[in-house]
Amino acid sequence: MSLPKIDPTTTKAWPKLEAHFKTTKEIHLKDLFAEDADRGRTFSIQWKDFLVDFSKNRITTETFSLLQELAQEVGLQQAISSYFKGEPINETEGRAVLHTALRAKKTDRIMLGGSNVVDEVYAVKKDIKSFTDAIISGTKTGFTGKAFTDVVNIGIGGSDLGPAMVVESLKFYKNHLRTHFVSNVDGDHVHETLKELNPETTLFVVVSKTFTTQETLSNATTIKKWFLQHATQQDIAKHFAAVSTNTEKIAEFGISDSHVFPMWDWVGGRFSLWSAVGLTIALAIGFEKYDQLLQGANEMDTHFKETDFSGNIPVVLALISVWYNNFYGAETEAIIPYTQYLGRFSAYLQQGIMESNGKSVDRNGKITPYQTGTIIWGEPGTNSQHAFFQLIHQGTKLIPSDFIGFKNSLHGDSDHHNKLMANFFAQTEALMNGKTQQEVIAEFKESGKSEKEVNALVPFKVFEGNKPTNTLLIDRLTPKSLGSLIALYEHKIFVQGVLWNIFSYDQWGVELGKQLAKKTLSDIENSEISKHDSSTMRLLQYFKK
Ligand SMILES: O=P(O)(O)OC[C@H]1O[C@](O)(CO)[C@@H](O)[C@@H]1O
Repeated sequence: MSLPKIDPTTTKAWPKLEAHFKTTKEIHLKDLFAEDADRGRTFSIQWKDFLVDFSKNRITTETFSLLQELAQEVGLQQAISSYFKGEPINETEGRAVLHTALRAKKTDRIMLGGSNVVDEVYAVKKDIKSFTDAIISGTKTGFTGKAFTDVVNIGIGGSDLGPAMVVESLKFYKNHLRTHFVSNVDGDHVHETLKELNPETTLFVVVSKTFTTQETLSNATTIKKWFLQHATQQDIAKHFAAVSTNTEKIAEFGISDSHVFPMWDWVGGRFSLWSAVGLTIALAIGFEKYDQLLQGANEMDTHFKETDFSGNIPVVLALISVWYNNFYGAETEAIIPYTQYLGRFSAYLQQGIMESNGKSVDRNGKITPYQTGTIIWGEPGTNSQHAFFQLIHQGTKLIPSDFIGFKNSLHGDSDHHNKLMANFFAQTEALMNGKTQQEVIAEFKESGKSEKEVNALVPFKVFEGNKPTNTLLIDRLTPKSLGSLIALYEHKIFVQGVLWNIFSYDQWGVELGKQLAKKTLSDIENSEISKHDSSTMRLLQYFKK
């Protein structure tokens, strides 16, 4: 069965939401809190070591129930079941979307084409374990018999962002292996990285689902050439590993069979860190902790699959996001983690969210008459407070934001952690409450300013407030809680795709640029330049001169 194909604007809930929006759009969050003394509890979900508070949103109980009605009407329940069963919901590519199978329990059965994919997943996991154990312990060595000290992940997009984000996020749990990520086709990236490496003790992991991606193959080839300046062709077998669905191309590159880790076409690139694409993660933190990451994701999968919409974290966050995107006209969402470890989290989510839901054609092949994918951005707090928060507080744009914080730090320095978390709580409160004219005047009067001075400054010091936020307060940053957090956003992406009636698992938009780059490369490398518009032509001629 495929996904339902229901235009959300044709549901009964949609016009009700539109009417409801007209009557409630001026409501201030402060008033909503004044009306319900227990609002913080009413609109929050406690699940395992997560407390998700969504009370600081411009929603009433009626908004919340209408949004859930919308989810029912577009067939979300059926869609969730199709997703987990491995039905070919990636219709434009004729594939299942089964990253959830990668973190399934060993005893689970998920049948695809007559075989249980969980068995295949566990067979590869076994290979990942023995390979990573041998590299970490030093039993597997480089061509001069020395233990490995460095690992370089060569990949781009989903073959880079997921592993890079997780390795950075779990830096606290890292072992002695130094990890590097080479992704950009810009030679600066690979050549700068090579400067730091010793060929005798470096392992290269080439990650590419298709094994045809220009960036990855160029970087892998440059690295191979560099390696061969120090070693022989035979030594490649010891120093290179590959992760791909394209075993033929891997063989052409010269990587030994015992260092090849397969993945499957039912795993999308941006959802692939749970597969062998996460090899560098397993190398960096060890297989056991890598497996805990998968367990955390599996727990979130169960929560998502089995919980009613009203208490279902990914569903609730997706519905709230649709409320702002489609009714308030908010275009962007900020993700603000209050830990430096999650410094790459929003960059990772940019691919997950924007490559998945950046679509303007619905599942019936028609242009969507409504907005879809949100623009995602963000940086860790408190740095972001001193960078772009001004615009969130007092700018003209509505920017719903997710604040992600941890009850316990990993460093144990309570002075730092208390200060950090004080900012974390204070910001969402300030964004919600703002500061009224009366409050500003009272403050000025207390500081002894003259009436003239006060009148001149008051407008600039007033904060409207009413800025929506979600707060995700998690016990501690561990491999497991990170796994749950990532899976939460993966499912939010899925729910939004269902609500918007779009296909979230293809990425045709990226292909055009890739094709044109090939043609343009031949224009650069050959004497003749093919046909272009006058701007591109002039730029190419100028570049070649
Ligand atoms: O793993 P591959 O096949 O090299 O692809 C890399 C990335 O390129 C894309 O196809 C497009 O950016 C992503 O979806 C994917 O993660």
